[in-house]
Amino acid sequence: VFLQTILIGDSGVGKTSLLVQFDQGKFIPGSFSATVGIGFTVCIWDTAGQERFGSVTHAYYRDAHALLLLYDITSKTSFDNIRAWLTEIHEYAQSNVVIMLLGNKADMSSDRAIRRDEGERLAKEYSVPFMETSAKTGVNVELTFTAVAKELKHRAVQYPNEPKFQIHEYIEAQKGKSGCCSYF
Ligand SMILES: Nc1nc2c(ncn2[C@@H]2O[C@H](COP(=O)(O)OP(=O)(O)OP(=O)(O)O)[C@@H](O)[C@H]2O)c(=O)[nH]1
Repeated sequence: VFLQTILIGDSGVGKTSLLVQFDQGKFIPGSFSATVGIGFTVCIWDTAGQERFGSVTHAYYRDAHALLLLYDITSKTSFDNIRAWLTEIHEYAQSNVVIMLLGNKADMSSDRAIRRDEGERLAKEYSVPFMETSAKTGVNVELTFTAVAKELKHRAVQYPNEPKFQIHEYIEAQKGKSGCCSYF
């Protein structure tokens, strides 16, 4: 089963950096060439699985199974634009798409423009999980991708009697364990 996850958000919020941090475990400073939405594929192989390939469409994220929606905690504009991104998502993406809101650059607390609770409130309004991340320090990066992968796997392959995976609960439990929030 191939599951497509796409990172979206304004230019410069750190989409590429976050993916590089997850993929290579390091931060490569400096801008990458402009990317509108960048995707990666989570491949889940399971004999009980069902392949779910969507048809190719013009909207690049129409076939996405998960969307990581990023803003930059030091940029009010990038935060304000989240609503517009969400409107577009609800218009074009699959209705059952897994969405996660990420406030990136959490390491830049001295330049913070958006409080953590503002991010939380927006996420609640749209009923999506929320996390502050840093592509630089790596805080919550692995947790983000793991939570999405688990949710996608759960949706694609569900065994009888398996309890429903709850992405919100998973994130809250893991946050508590890792001491993730000492940055905030
Ligand atoms: N301090 C800090 N800087 C970051 C972080 N994430 C990204 N950056 C920096 O922010 C700038 C933009 O990062 P990119 O990863 O290119 O952002 P993007 O969203 O892919 O940008 P576009 O491709 O233009 O859409 C670069 O200078 C990064 O080094 C972070 O978590 N902390």
